[in-house]
Amino acid sequence: MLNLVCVGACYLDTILSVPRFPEEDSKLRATSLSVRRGGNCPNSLEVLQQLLKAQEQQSHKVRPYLISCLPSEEGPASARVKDSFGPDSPVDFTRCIYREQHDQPASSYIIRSEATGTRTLVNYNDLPEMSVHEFQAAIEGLGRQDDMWVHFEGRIPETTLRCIQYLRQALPKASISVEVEKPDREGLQELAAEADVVFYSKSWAESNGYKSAHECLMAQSEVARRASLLLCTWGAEGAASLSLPSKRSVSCPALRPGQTVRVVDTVGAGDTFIAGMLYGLLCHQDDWDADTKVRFAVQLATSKVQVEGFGGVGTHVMGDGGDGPDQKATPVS
Ligand SMILES: Nc1ncnc2c1ncn2[C@@H]1O[C@H](COP(=O)(O)OP(=O)(O)OP(=O)(O)O)[C@@H](O)[C@H]1O
Ligand SMILES: OC[C@H]1O[C@](O)(CO)[C@@H](O)[C@@H]1O
Repeated sequence: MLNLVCVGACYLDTILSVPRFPEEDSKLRATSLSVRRGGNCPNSLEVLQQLLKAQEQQSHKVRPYLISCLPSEEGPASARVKDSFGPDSPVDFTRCIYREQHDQPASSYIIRSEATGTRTLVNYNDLPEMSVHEFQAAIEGLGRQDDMWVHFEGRIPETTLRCIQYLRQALPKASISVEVEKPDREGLQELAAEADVVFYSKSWAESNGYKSAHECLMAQSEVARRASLLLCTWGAEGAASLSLPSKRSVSCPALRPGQTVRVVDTVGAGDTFIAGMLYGLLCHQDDWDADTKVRFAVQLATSKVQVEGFGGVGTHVMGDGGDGPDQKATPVS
């Protein structure tokens, strides 16, 4: 059994679809409004649970856990988070951290432009963040007998760094992945330096001056010195990976040549990519090479942007037997 522990925030997403992104101080009528549970790790876990269910017979069993700060345990907001995963979810929420003085979840207000497919987010989160101590208590007993993979959203870098240092010392066999996502968050590279697998976002890469996913990964390989795999998504252009120390690089387009898709909802596309990669890394460790894992994750994320929310995303991609993706990944020299 392998325990996959995902550490990150939960949000309530209020998503307004608009024909085009509004001008400042203007009025614009939205074409639709939807409210759903969000958050990077919860989104990834929602997709991952579909993949795990589709592969229930697999020999390599994965038990997924969410560690997230939530409002009061008995309140409706926390119940809504759990309910959003469905009645037979394999995700274990018993390690979540409850803030009893709070009854509201963290919130994101998102403007989704139909003209460009972009999603612009404004967040509000007044739930006190997880401390290192709380993290240590939350993972108590998890990595002793079973293998463990811990994925961090990389929220408060100082705290996350100390959590990683604790894991390295207390559970040296645990694998650690980290997301380097928010452009304005200082200290993320220090996390990358300690992780085994690093996920970079396009917005972080661009804000650091990189012009492509490949350029970002090549430069970051000098920083992420412990890592065996670096990944960077690049919106409609797909994603790239860099295996280390071999420096084998692969680029996988989101679409086949000539293929067009109707982009409906890009909120959580990156989280879906991470779900696909974690699935490949955990469940197809030996029978999929790095190229196949990246292709699968890109295919999964590209199918996600064509539907509202995450319902059926994993099942759709696994529908033909789940024996891997059909897109080509190109080695980059
Ligand atoms: N316009 C698009 N057309 C096709 N596929 C897309 C498009 N946008 C995103 N994708 C798919 O989603 C993956 C991740 O996209 P992107 O880099 O935009 O994520 P992100 O901005 O980090 O998402 P989020 O932060 O909302 O989770 C891409 O690698 C690609 O497979
Ligand atoms: O930053 C948090 C926000 O990002 C998302 O997880 C999408 O990646 C949203 O669901 C959430 O509101």
